[in-house]
Amino acid sequence: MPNRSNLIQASMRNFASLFELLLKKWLFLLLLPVVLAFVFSYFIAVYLAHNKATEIGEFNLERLEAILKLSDQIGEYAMNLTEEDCGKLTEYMRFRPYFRGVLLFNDKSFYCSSTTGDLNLPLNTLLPVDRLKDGSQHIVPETPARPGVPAIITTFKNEQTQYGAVVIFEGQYLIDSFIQPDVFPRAVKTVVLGLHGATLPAAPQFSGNEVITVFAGDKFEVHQDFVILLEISKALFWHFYWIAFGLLLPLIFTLFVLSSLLLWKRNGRHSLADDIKSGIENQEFFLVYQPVVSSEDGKAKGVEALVRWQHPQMGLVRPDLFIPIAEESQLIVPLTNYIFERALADFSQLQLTTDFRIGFNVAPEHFIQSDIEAKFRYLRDAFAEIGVQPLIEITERQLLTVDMCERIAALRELGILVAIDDFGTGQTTLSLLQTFTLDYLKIDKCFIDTVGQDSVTSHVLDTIIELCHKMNYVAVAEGVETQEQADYLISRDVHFLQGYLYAKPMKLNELELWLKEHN
Ligand SMILES: Nc1nc2c(ncn2[C@@H]2O[C@@H]3COP(=O)(O)O[C@H]4[C@@H](O)[C@H](n5cnc6c(=O)[nH]c(N)nc65)O[C@@H]4COP(=O)(O)O[C@H]3[C@H]2O)c(=O)[nH]1
Repeated sequence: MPNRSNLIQASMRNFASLFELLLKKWLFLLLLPVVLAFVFSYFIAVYLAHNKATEIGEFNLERLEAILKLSDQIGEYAMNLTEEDCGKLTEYMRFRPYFRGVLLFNDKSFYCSSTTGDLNLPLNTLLPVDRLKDGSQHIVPETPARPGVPAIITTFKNEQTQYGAVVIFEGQYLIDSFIQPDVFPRAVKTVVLGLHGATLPAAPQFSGNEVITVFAGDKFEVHQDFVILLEISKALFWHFYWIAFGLLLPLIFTLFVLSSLLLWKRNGRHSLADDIKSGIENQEFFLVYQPVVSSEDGKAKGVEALVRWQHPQMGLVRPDLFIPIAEESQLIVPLTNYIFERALADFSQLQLTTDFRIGFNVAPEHFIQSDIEAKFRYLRDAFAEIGVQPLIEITERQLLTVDMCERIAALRELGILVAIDDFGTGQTTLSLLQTFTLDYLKIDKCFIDTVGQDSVTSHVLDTIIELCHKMNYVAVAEGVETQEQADYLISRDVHFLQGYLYAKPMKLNELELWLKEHN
């Protein structure tokens, strides 16, 4: 009969099941904002890093344009000098910081340098002669003043007299000023300036990060052919990534919670009980069957039907999680009725040996239904037609009232077999056995586990088996996992054995194969 400790245990079990199920149900809702924040942050960080690098590229192209415009003034001055004015050029170039110097040339050679004075260098020293055109700009790998150091040169030339000047701009200065080593996070790892296929530095070295290209194009008046390649630093990407993530996660999370609350409000409280109800309607529940073998010949004489729930969002849900909720929300009766029909449909497809038994776990609520006898009469006959005898398993932990015990006794009169499940784990055992007679006694796995152990509880198993024999119950051992357990139970005349040693619960098609192989 019910007592306080039973009630406390039952409610704790129900609470644990509800908590685990709710966690499973809402976990994906909690995970989704995190996943979305990760994905969106990536795209935002890529966009911002590109933008920042483009901004830097354009800024430096503008600077380049501004500096190169100065070379126009220098060229103009140099074009007005005669061959005798070389000394004046040196003086003029003394305070031009970005410029390496100016070379003057005639139709034969370079004859004057602003850094070294008079000289005589062949005209193709910097470039092939035909590229020394008025207004042309080039990147050259080195100049006579600084061998091995690249520069940008602008040519001024009078095409009639063939006199001209080459203004040399210090290219390395520009590249060094691009990188901004003191700025954190360093936005750009490598910068390369390109013009007509030549680059500065001459052999650029990238470290495998993303490289973007910024063209001077139409944005610049004069120097439209310049292009800048910028290798975006990883630090910049991650800088933007974590900022975006930090802002997005709470935002998406809040939106999720708000929209979930709105939906919840609009659709009414969609509880797990509603899920079970719609699960029955949508046939999301199915059965697996675990063989129960005879200790005499090792053949399966029946199966236990165990329900499974393929939930559309939560996936496969264990029965010990949803059965307590179904019991609490008055859904266990429709669920069990569905299980009976499902088993009937399943087994009508099989060819079985006579007297095959199917055990169903039946909750006490079933036994207060007014039409219970009619229902079981129908089940008895329907199963008899396919050569199966139904057996109801009532767990000893559940609380049975006197009324229920009377109903169960009436069912036995109809020929329905009755088993006490998980025997030994509840506290009503002996009084229950006195109250009504039954057919089977299923010894709980926790006692089977004591076989081979020298513990106090190992003697309890022997006592339960003895009790079965004395009261003429058929004894069934649950959860047999080892041969040692099986040998022990067989030696003590336990009639039936069930457990992973023989077979795990399986779907109908697997059971059919198993039976063909083992029976
Ligand atoms: N570790 C181990 N476990 C073994 C072994 N052999 C069998 N089992 C498991 O032990 C449980 C036996 O069922 P139960 O005692 O009726 O205990 C059942 C029963 O109380 C309830 N349940 C399952 N199906 C139904 C159903 O259709 N209706 C109702 N009312 N309850 C059900 O859920 C409980 C758990 O069911 P399952 O998860 O299917 O777990 C099953 C089965 O898979 C073994 O050798 N080792």
